[in-house]
Amino acid sequence: MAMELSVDFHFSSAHRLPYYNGPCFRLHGHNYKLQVTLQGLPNPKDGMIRDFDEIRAHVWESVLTQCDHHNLNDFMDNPTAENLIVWMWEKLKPQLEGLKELRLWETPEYCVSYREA
Ligand SMILES: Nc1nc2c(c(=O)[nH]1)N=C([C@H](O)[C@H](O)COP(=O)(O)OP(=O)(O)OP(=O)(O)O)CN2
Ligand SMILES: [Zn+2]
Repeated sequence: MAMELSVDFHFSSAHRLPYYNGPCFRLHGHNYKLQVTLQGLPNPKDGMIRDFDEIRAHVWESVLTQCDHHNLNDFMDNPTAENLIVWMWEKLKPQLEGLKELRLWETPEYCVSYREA
């Protein structure tokens, strides 16, 4: 049996894309959505893969506090959705057992995914 669990997050950040030929070259902002998916089996004792609240607290502390209501260019040269999701994966993967996939929406229409190869 395989099971997956997902938690969704919302955060707001400013950024500019310094190598982009268009309006995104200028400072602007997005209301991002992040979806974190873990794979595992429910623990027979408590019936959970992992406590949703525990995951929420961990993701906020590890990555989102640094992003939310901040300028992403303060800690990343070129904060495209692709670069941001890799940065998040590298921070979360060593600590979040069972991490299977991240999905990041920059706008409701534009999404990138990153998962275990
Ligand atoms: N592959 C990628 N393409 C683009 C990225 C990216 O990260 N990866 N990023 C951008 C810009 O950040 C841009 O701001 C994206 O939003 P935009 O096209 O401006 O759409 P909005 O909804 O924010 O604005 P509208 O007013 O609706 O146009 C571009 N491409
Ligand atoms: Zn943008």
